[in-house]
Amino acid sequence: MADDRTILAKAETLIEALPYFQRYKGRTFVVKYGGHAMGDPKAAREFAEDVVLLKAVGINPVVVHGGGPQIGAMLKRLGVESSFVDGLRVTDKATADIAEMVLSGAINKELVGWIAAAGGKAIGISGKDGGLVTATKVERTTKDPDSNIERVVDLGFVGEPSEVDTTILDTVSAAGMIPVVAPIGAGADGHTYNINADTMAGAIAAALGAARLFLLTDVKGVLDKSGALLTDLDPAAIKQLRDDGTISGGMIPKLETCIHAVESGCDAAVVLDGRVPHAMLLEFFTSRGAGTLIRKA
Ligand SMILES: Nc1ncnc2c1ncn2[C@@H]1O[C@H](COP(=O)(O)OP(=O)(O)O)[C@@H](O)[C@H]1O
Ligand SMILES: CC(=O)N[C@@H](CCC(=O)OP(=O)(O)O)C(=O)O
Repeated sequence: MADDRTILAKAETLIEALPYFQRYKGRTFVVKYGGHAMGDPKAAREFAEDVVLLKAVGINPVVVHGGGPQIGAMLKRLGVESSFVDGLRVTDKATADIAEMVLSGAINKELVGWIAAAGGKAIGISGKDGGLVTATKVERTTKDPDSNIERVVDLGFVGEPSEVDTTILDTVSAAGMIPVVAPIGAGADGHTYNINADTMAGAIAAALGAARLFLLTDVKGVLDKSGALLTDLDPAAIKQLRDDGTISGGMIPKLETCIHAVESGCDAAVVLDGRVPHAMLLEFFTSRGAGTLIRKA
């Protein structure tokens, strides 16, 4: 009986979703799967099923993954200290090597495996492959809280995408496969750069003119100071949240990414809880929206 109800619920969801499938056929969804959201194997399986379902109905999913907590755990095991500035990991050469190993090696291939287990075909790459992303060193300044003086902070090999060549993504998608991208890029200077996964996903979503950028994380969405979900935001509202300290840590690059994406060619971005079963499908294909939707004003 419980099974019958589950099947019925799934059928009802699919019927509700049909017009959306038709409207977005042939469009691209960029899905960023965060390291925090990856913790639960059941949610990971369901995430892979959702990605395969999108592909099956004619939408082109492009997965960009994170792995911050997993890099942190490996650095700890190897006795390498790590620190963050505005949600970005300060990355010396040893840290860049370890980040590449964890992201392009372990996590990327694990995701490819989940998608295969869900019946899809995925190709795991990083920003280095096919010249997908050329990275430029990130420049950051911080204000000393006592003196109010701005000073430059050297984040080492932290990069941001300065050029995105989507040829490899178009080729993989056209061949019926799902690209899975690790947030590592090569600089024109020949160095390997560690790129925040949200930033990477946003740059790719903008370059592809994606219909949606989904950022799957471990919170319901963007929360206000009382912990309530903010369902709709635009760039001006986000600036206000940053200025008044409502958002901090990893949420800062996440929302900077959303602003960049929606101002540079992506229709809309959504921050949502990747631990909720089938969060992405529920958000997009049913009237029961979840998470925070970010659009251009
Ligand atoms: N206003 C806010 N609303 C929701 N989360 C916030 C907010 N400000 C800071 N955060 C933090 O941002 C985190 C999500 O960013 P991050 O840790 O980088 O996730 P991920 O690894 O999924 O990219 C949340 O777990 C939360 O601790
Ligand atoms: C420069 C920088 O901070 N890079 C990130 C890359 C991984 C990432 O962004 O993972 P999540 O999405 O899981 O946080 C890092 O080293 O943690």
